Formats: sequence, structure tokens, C-alpha cells
Amino acid sequence: MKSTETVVKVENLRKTYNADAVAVHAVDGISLSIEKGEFTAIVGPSGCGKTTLLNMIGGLDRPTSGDVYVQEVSIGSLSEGDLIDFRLKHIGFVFQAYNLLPVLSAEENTSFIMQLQGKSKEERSQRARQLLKNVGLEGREGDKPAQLSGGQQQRVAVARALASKPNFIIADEPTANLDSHSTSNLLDIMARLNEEEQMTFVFATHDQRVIDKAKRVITLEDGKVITDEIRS
Ligand SMILES: Nc1ncnc2c1ncn2[C@@H]1O[C@H](COP(=O)(O)OP(=O)(O)OP(=O)(O)O)[C@@H](O)[C@H]1O
Repeated sequence: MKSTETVVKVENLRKTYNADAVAVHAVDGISLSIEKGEFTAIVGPSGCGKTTLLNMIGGLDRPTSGDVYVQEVSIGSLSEGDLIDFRLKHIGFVFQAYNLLPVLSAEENTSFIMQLQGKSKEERSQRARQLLKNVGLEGREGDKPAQLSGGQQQRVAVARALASKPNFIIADEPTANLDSHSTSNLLDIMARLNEEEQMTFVFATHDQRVIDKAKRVITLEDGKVITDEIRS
């Protein structure tokens, strides 16, 4: 039997918003595990809780109750400062809007997290260049985001997410702003990183092209998991 390594475990997770005095159960009692090497899509209609779930898994938002374990650390029990350090080391993020720093070059955007981690200039530069090469951006290291297409910017965001050698990458609607050519290029890169380096990806997506590539599809409705399908 294939051995598995759990990278994320979610236990009875809930997030309730009380906007306008009406309780919205954005995530309503979800328990699941993500294993190393998964390529998982979280899907479901708008408002079903995908982003809220991902934000709690990534430690960007705190649950109302329940817990998230990353590499067996209960991230809910970390102080704000420790959580920031933990995220930097263990979790990579790719967002719909790329979120690159406009004044920094592709290489500087990629190496920024390593700078926060105190890595030497030489190590940062070497790794950033290698990562940009891996996402097909050799020769564009000095370009600022405005000089790159949306697809190229998103590939810088993937390189940046990989920079800290995270345990997994969370990608919230990463293809929402991309044309079909850039989407297929980005998906091929992420699938290759998944196959060759066992990098674990968790997507929130509406995009059928992402869903078609996923090895596991978790469907949410009203903050609950309604199906969890592993594909062979
Ligand atoms: N900060 C907030 N304050 C109040 N309600 C919120 C907040 N964030 C999310 N919600 C509500 O929680 C529910 C889940 O939202 P969420 O953004 O997680 O859904 P989603 O599945 O990611 O949607 P989409 O596919 O449109 O991005 C929605 O009803 C939303 O209105």
C-alpha cells in the first residue's frame, strides 16, 4: 500500500459571520485531511465557503471553532507573530490577483520571502533564478510585473510561492484572470511540480480546466462538504 503523509488536517471547522445581526455559517463543520502530493480542487457555487475554508487552512483567517493542523501543529493555537513565521516557512499562496509587488522585479518578488527568512543574497538570487526558469521565465528575471502578461505574472506568483519550500500551496482561483493559453500553461507547470516534486496543491476554483486536472475534487455547499471524490 502507498504510504501517505498528512500535510493538513481540518477538524470540525466552523466560521460564522454575524454581519447585520444575521449569522452566516460560511464554513459549517468541515473535517478533512490533505495528503502530500495531492492536487485537490475545492469547488461549489459562489458563496459556498471555498475561500473561507482556504483562508483558514492557510492561517490567513481564524476559525470560530474547530482546528487546523499543518504538519501536526495546531495553527489556531499560535500567536499572531508565530503564525506569520509559520506561514512563511510552511505555506505557499497563489491568489487570483497575482499580488506581486509592482516596484520589484520578477526575481525580487520571488526572493522576497527568502529575504524575510534571512537567507543570504547569493542563495536568494540563485534559487529565485532557478524557480523562474522552472516556470518558463528565464530571461525575464529583471522585468517588473507591469512588463509581464497576466499569465507570466501568475507564473512569478507560483515561483514566489515555491521559494520557501512550503509543505503545500494554496491557490484561490489562480486562473480566474487568465486566457485559455495562459491557463493551460500555468496548469501544466503546476501539474509538473506536483508530479516531479510531489508538491501539494489545494485550489479553490470554478474553472473546469482546473477541475479536469485535479486528482481529488471536494464539493462544498452551504459551508459543508457534500462530495469528496478521489480520481485514479
Ligand atoms: N468578511 C465577511 N463578512 C461577512 N460575511 C462573509 C465574509 N466573508 C465571507 N462571507 C460570507 O461567507 C459565505 C462564504 O463566502 P466565501 O467567500 O468563502 O465563498 P466562496 O465559495 O469562496 O465564493 P466565490 O466562489 O464567490 O468566491 C458567503 O455567504 C459570504 O457572503
